[in-house]
Amino acid sequence: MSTPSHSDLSGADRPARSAPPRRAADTGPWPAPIAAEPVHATVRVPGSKSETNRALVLAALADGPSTITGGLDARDTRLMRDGLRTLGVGIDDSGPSWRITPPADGFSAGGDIDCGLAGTVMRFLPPIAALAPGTVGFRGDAEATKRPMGPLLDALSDIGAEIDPADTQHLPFTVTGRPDLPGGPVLVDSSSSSQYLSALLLVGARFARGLDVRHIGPTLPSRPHIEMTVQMLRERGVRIEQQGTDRWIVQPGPIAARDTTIEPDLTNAAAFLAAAVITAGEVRVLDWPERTNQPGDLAREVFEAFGASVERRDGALVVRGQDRLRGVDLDLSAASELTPVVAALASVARDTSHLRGVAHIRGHETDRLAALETELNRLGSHTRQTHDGLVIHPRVLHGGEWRTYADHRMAHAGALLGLLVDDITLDDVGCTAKTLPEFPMLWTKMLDDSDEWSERGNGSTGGVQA
Ligand SMILES: O=C(O)C1=C[C@@H](OP(=O)(O)O)[C@@H](O)[C@H](O)C1
Ligand SMILES: C=C(OP(=O)(O)O)C(=O)O
Repeated sequence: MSTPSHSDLSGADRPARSAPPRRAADTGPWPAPIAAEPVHATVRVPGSKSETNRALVLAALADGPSTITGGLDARDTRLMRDGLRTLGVGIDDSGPSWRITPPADGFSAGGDIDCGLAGTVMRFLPPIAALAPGTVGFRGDAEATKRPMGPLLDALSDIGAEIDPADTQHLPFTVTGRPDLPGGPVLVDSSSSSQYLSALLLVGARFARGLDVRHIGPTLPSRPHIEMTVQMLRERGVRIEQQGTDRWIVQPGPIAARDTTIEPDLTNAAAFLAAAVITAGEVRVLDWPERTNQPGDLAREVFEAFGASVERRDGALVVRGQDRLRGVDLDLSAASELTPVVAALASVARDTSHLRGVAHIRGHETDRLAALETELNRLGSHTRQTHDGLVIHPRVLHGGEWRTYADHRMAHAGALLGLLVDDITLDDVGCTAKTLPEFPMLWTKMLDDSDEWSERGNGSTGGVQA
């Protein structure tokens, strides 16, 4: 079998390079701009979704008001702010820093919370609703009603909250709670999402007996996100002990109010860095943290596996792509958010890639394994799902429609392929508003900056070279 390489896609086998479209529409069909040259740009991305939503929840549960600076303003974090307001939390987000005031007399019942398609909202807010004196409704987008909720709802019901319908596995549902729930020992199978564990740990200190949570499933994805939860709790004075790999004991007590600044979102940043990997260019993302629990930081190792070079320079992360991408064999369980972007890179590598450890992403914004298999194959790839990942045999890709399935990271993957393959159109770029409403603008600006860099005489003249 002959395996096409990066050069096959960017050189002789490719159709003539067309002028890059520069439409910055932020909703509806979006012709992905092609990269006429290797991409050279500097990018700054907004705050982390995962940190912003944890910071909001912890501020709402805290013993006094606090401020969040650099919080992400996107659909997922707006839904979180609105959901917390429904529960009685005061949030002033009119300025660049947000002021969060926990309710003086406990959380309010009686409201209805729209979770959109946000995993963090649909998982982190029900345990808070369990502390409200009455019933709170939860609903979401059509796609959200397929995302798994059962293990978290079972755990809440085991500690005394009432869930209706009682045996539901999905949105919509109601939670009927009471402010004096005792908490105590609880088992949860978090193999379909680490967010159930994070959700319980975030609120655990507010139960009369705290919470002793044991994960009982066969696998546990996204461990860096659990570490992020634990670290943010400790920074607020919560005593939390991890025993072995799968048990966390949260002591009851106050959660201290703490002003906090949010790191840039490294998973969103990875899509821009991948533009350097796929075009053999150089992209720098500013303000890359020295130490972080964001799994997006693992993109550094992922890009090196493809053959790119990665270095820190003056507080930025700089990724320089090489001419021919190597195929990779990667367990992405810790950083499964990266899978769509990694799959896009793998589909233009010089040999076969195996992505493993991500069975649970069938329950993300869409079934990401099915969506990637379908959309890559529609462009001519030979990709197949396995029980927990993808096997991607590179082929010469052709243009066509790239369906996003309301999934922001599918949009990032399609945009990335569009840098190399003529005439890829995303069916709806609006889904990027979930965590990065500026995505079309930032992507276009990255290419405009890159063009300027070339015009200043820095670039090669031969297009994206392999
Ligand atoms: O806790 C969080 O902030 C997240 C945990 C992960 O969820 P899963 O464990 O369901 O993958 C991740 O994929 C998601 O984007 C954000
Ligand atoms: C899985 C993701 O999101 P959510 O927080 O909705 O689970 C994601 O952003 O890749």
